[in-house]
Amino acid sequence: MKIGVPKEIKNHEYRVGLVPASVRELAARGHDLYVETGAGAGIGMSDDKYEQAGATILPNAEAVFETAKMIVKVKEPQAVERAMLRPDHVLYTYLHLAPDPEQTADLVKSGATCIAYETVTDAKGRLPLLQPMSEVAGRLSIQAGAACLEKAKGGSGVLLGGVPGVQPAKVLIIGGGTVGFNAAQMAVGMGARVVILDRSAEVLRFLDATFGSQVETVYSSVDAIEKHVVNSDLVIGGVLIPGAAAPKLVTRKHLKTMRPGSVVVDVAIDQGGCFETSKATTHAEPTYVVDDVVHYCVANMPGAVPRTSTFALNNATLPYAIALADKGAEVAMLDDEHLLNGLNVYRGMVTCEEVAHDLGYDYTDPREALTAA
Ligand SMILES: NC(=O)C1=CN([C@@H]2O[C@H](COP(=O)(O)OP(=O)(O)OC[C@H]3O[C@@H](n4cnc5c(N)ncnc54)[C@H](O)[C@@H]3O)[C@@H](O)[C@H]2O)C=CC1
Ligand SMILES: CC(=O)C(=O)O
Ligand SMILES: [Mg+2]
Repeated sequence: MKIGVPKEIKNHEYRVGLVPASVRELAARGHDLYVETGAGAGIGMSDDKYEQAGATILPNAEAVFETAKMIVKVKEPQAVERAMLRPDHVLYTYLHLAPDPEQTADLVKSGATCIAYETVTDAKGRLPLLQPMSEVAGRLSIQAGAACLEKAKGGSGVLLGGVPGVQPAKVLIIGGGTVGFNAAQMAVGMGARVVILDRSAEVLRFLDATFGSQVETVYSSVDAIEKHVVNSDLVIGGVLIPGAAAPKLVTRKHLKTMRPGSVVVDVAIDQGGCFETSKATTHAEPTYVVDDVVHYCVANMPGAVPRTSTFALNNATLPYAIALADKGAEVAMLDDEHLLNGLNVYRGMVTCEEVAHDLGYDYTDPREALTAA
């Protein structure tokens, strides 16, 4: 298989689809690797390192898309990248289609096979290719939120951990999955008072057993959100309904009850966000203010720590990249229902039920789509 790795072009996105060690694994299996010059610069991996691993360096993204059949990326293809997709391309990357009608329309039009990292599943119903980036983003959310609480950044001037004799900040985490758990670890470590809301009894039980009295677990309801948002200094949004647009759990009315200078970090923004007032921001301009509340809504948070993130991402994505390359995408997916769950768009058909539902497309079962083709 000819496999291409373009340089990421989303704002301040320094991750890269494959690290040299992954290139080496794939090359050793007889695949041809094409890497855009400078693709690994953001993680300190030079073109030389990629060449030593067995890749051919190409001068630009056009050459990568032209030469390769399988494209391995990190972030959803931007408009100029989508224009280069062909029906014989296999695109393997994060897509987050439900809140993104323009991207979805372009992928449908391209005829390409589009596999989304974030909907690949595992035997326990988890999302193994989302998990490592959710770990990063969950941990970063507290760092980012703590910085936003500083006065010079528009915050209320509260230190998360407080100091002896002065109470710590209250951190409310909505969604106690991977993002929520990792945010809680950091917030507890910094000495904040932490409340976590979730709808899953199993998740609440796990958090309670893990953190004991260091966190308060609460069943998520409109009542609970209203009660806890009002006096929180920092609210983290980490809910997910896999594949679907995030539910808007915190409304503008709730927001108005918060103290001026309080902060919301909407990690779920890549699925549209769980605050009514959220809109995606970039690392270049990460925050904006609504009703005196600072909003941090960066859709590619792990891009801020690309070295950690790229290696963590490759650990999870490489086994599936190998299967796709070794067997061909169709056979690899027919052989593995969990990889098949990653198929969002195939030859113009929308094969992720939540995306089809949220954006008004006909839904085609992925197995039927593959076997009909
Ligand atoms: N902005 C960024 O850069 C990044 C964003 N993310 C996003 O963060 C979000 C969360 O991801 P994960 O933690 O991996 O998902 P997860 O599936 O591990 O956890 C989500 C949790 O939300 C809970 N939930 C669902 N509905 C709820 C409700 N109404 N109230 C309270 N809890 C509710 C679920 O029970 C689950 O425990 C996803 O949208 C993911 O794509 C992940 C990584 C980076
Ligand atoms: C999951 C995701 O959207 C990211 O890592 O950027
Ligand atoms: Mg994202």
